[in-house]
Amino acid sequence: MTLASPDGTLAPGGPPARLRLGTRRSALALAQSGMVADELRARLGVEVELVHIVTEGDRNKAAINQLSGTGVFVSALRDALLAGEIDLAVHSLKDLPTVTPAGITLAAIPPREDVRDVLISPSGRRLAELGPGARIGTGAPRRAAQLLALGLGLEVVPIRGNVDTRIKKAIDGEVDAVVLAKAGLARLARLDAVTEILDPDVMLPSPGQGALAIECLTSAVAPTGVTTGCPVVPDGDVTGAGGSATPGSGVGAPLAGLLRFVLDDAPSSVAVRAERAFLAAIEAGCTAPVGALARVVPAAGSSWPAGGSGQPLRAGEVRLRAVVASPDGGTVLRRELIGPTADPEALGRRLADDLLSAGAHTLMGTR
Ligand SMILES: NCc1[nH]cc(CCC(=O)O)c1CC(=O)O
Repeated sequence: MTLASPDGTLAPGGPPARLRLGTRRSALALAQSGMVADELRARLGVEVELVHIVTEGDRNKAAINQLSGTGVFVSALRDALLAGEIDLAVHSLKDLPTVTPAGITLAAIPPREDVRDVLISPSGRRLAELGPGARIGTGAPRRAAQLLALGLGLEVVPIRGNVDTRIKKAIDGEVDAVVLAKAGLARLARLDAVTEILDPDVMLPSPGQGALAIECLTSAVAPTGVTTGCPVVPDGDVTGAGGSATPGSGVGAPLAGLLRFVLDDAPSSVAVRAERAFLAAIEAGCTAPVGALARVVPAAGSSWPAGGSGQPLRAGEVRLRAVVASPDGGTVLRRELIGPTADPEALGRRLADDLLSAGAHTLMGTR
């Protein structure tokens, strides 16, 4: 591998610094990966090659819920990382299991998209206007339970498929409306289809919704030349990669630290860490549908660093809301907590404990 010169151009004669980015090949995955690839090219002056990986979730459209639980969209990408076929993987964070396999690290969480769910109803009727017996398409137990809990007499119809397929089922009249994540529609430039944005007090999103996850091998080293022009990567980072890179030293920097430096957004990362810690702890105690949403509120007088600055957060607070429901929506438990940004995981675990003692442990689901 050859060195890039400080202006980002490549030294003559050698192969260009190159990163292989693994992605699912759905329209949404390609849109997301394309954004990450563009950012890496712009910030690091490297070539980024998109490697399409077919996951079990893509192969087996039937009954995603019945497949081995979470992770059906994720395992093949992780396998490709462990096999050395790709250097980094881009996932929708909400599809990522809470346990990261040995050898892989969650290197970065880029600036998050809108976290909310939306309703798409071709008749133009909002949720409250749809009326008893209206058929709402969703395959997510979390969405089903919260829809049923509204007491509007809505009927939930399990549907599957990618974003376009699900919109088409509403347009074709197979269902009256569908509920989807606004983030996916934004990334696919399909916001025109949205009828109503659902308030998180009505429809709490999935933990990690709207966020991307960038994974790489814990031990991976960036191709020589990739760090050129970048300031020192901070030590003791959340990636566990540790180490630091000296600008232009020619010594390979830990790839995880580098990805975090250029892609990670501190407020998004803190919020998602609270939600994922909540999810991990609640999953240990019950199998009912859950939603969780954290927001970071800066302390007065402090400002958040821009996305990708790699800086730790200054003083501020995290507000974490969560819902656990019975699958039929008959029982809905909602709680929230506020805590320091310094330890979002502790906040997530505390909220899970609160909900489990409030009765979540007695709720059973199919998730
Ligand atoms: N499970 C599928 C999935 N994974 C990520 C998104 C949307 C983008 C996001 O939430 O980040 C979707 C589709 C949806 O729920 O509407």
